[in-house]
Amino acid sequence: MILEIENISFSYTPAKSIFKGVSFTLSPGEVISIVGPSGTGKSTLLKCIAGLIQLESGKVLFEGEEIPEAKNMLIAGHQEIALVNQLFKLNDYFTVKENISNQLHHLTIEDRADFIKELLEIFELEELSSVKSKDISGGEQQRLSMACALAKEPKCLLLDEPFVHLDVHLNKKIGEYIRKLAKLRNMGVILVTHNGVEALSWSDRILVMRNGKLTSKYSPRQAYFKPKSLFEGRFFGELNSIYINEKQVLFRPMEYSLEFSEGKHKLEVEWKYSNFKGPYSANYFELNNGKEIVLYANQELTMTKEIYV
Ligand SMILES: Nc1ncnc2c1ncn2[C@@H]1O[C@H](COP(=O)(O)OP(=O)(O)OP(=O)(O)O)[C@@H](O)[C@H]1O
Repeated sequence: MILEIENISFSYTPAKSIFKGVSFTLSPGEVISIVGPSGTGKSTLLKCIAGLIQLESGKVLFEGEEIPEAKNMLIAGHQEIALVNQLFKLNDYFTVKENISNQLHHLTIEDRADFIKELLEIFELEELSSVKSKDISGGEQQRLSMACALAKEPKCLLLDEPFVHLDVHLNKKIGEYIRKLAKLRNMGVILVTHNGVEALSWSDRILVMRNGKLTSKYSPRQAYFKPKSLFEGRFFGELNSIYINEKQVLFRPMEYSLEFSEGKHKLEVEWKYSNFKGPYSANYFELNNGKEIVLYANQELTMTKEIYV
């Protein structure tokens, strides 16, 4: 295992616990996402795992060895664990390229040049390579921070909301690159995000955090199709909730049929409006009880009066 997180708890002040009894493991090459609402303690959890702040109780083991307590370290943190968050320290007066090359002392001169070129290309920073890092935008600094963290070739990479400033194209390119590097180098990655849809694309496993506790551990497919609750399921995309025989039934907007089929339940619906989403239309309907549901189709379902789920 790269990481074994055993029953860890943390609070900034004695009066308020931030998280309690958190346990999970991270394998070499694995990408885990931690998803949850704002303020639930995800960023704090990453800082604890990186050894930057002092745990209240529990242990974090890196390759079987306990990470030294932050309070006993002159410089807190672990050499092999890189954390990229809003506070990532770039060197303001060095250029973009120098910031990356400063992380590459473990490589030969030739390998350094190749790796710098690759990182500048992947993170689309080539044209800024000679610009001082203080003179680039917030989003560009975020990309540079990720490039610097990858340049270090850590065994464990912790990313706090890495895709916030990225457009769809960069999101895909960087997400794929990080996944590829994780598998290639056996690097473990933990990604914190409030956007569950990103987590579905890039993770091997997804952990849901709520009120300072890990409430669920899912595969991406389970998180999408078999969420334990409406609350958790909605992180991963639109989700319908209806009651059939007083039992709650959750279903995704494509899990329905327009024709009768054995064992399915008929719902009478009234079309309200449709939103064009590019590859599909999201059709919003009202049920007899006034509740709204959404159904995806490759057209507007304006004439639809009944569906089967
Ligand atoms: N340095 C600090 N001192 C005291 N409380 C803090 C400190 N940093 C964060 N908190 C509090 O700890 C709680 C968890 O914060 P944290 O940033 O870990 O949550 P989060 O799940 O990452 O939120 P978000 O998704 O909004 O970034 C919040 O209530 C926050 O206000």
